[in-house]
Amino acid sequence: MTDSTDPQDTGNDTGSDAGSRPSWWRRLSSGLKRTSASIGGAIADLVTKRKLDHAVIEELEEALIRADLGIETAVAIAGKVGEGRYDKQVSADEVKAILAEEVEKILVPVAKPLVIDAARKPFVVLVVGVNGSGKTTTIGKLAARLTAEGRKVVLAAGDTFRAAAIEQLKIWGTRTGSPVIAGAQGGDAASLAFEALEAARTRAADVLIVDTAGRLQNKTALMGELEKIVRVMRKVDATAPHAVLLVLDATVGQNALSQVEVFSKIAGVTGLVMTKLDGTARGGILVAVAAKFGLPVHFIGVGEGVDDLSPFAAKDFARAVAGIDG
Ligand SMILES: Nc1nc2c(ncn2[C@@H]2O[C@H](COP(=O)(O)OP(=O)(O)OP(=O)(O)O)[C@@H](O)[C@H]2O)c(=O)[nH]1
Repeated sequence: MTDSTDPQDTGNDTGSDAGSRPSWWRRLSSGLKRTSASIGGAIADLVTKRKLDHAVIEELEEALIRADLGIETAVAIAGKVGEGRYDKQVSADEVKAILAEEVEKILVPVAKPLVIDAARKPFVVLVVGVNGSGKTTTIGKLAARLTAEGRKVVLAAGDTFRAAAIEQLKIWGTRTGSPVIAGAQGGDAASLAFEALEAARTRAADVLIVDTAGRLQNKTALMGELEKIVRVMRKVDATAPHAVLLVLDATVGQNALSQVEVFSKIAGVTGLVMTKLDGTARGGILVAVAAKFGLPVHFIGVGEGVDDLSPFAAKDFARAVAGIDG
């Protein structure tokens, strides 16, 4: 775990296209190594041995589907590779370049920074997602980034269901110098959120980040809890929350699609963060999510360290997925 944010990486560009910086690129490409190795390996195997034919295109499709890019996207990209190249020998680099280009086209419209509106004080960010998706860690990393940008951040331990979640948030609070408003385990998350918003106002905080529980097993209860949190916060600020971030764990693959569907319905998600892209060969799921929902992707998590929350940059991500260097 690193204790300081990379100065290279913490300008006033929260979520902006900050991708060309070398340190950022290194973290991204090494984080996505498992995904790119799986896709790149398949591409090399396919095209170095034979000329392009139907069978090669089909196998390429399968490799892309295995990396969770989604069937439609996989078929479209493999089709693009085939265009005008049948019966020709193509290089792995050529295929990777086409892959990167096509993936970038899908990602460009969703690569949007998280804009903190300074007119909202505090700007309230509600963070939702299933347990274990990386919510608390993401909140910590985000607090570090915002604090490094000179913003005053307050954290609310709204996941009152698990004592460990409250403790974990407190640790991030200490690490980032952000006050944490927390209650007892099992307490009412909505009243905690209310208190936190009042406290954040009193402290003249710029941003309040609210953690929530994510027990999808009981959708009705979860919906009730999230709705109550929003209703109660609106008593303090009728415009809150100003952003609702859904944290998705890339390692769950296709399951991420149903999580986006459910949370969009119950929580009015305004943007996504995809975590654990470093721990999976299925990083293509981000492309499938982008193609299906078109929701803004603000950040990606490529490790557990404080620096491992990267603003989402379409071109860099596409090149990293395709395994293109630099
Ligand atoms: N490798 C890797 N691990 C991550 C990333 N983000 C979070 N994690 C790890 O994933 C685990 C779960 O993260 P949490 O932040 O506790 O997830 P949560 O959604 O808050 O889970 P609950 O506290 O159970 O609600 C932790 O061990 C984190 O360190 C990431 O981008 N990469």
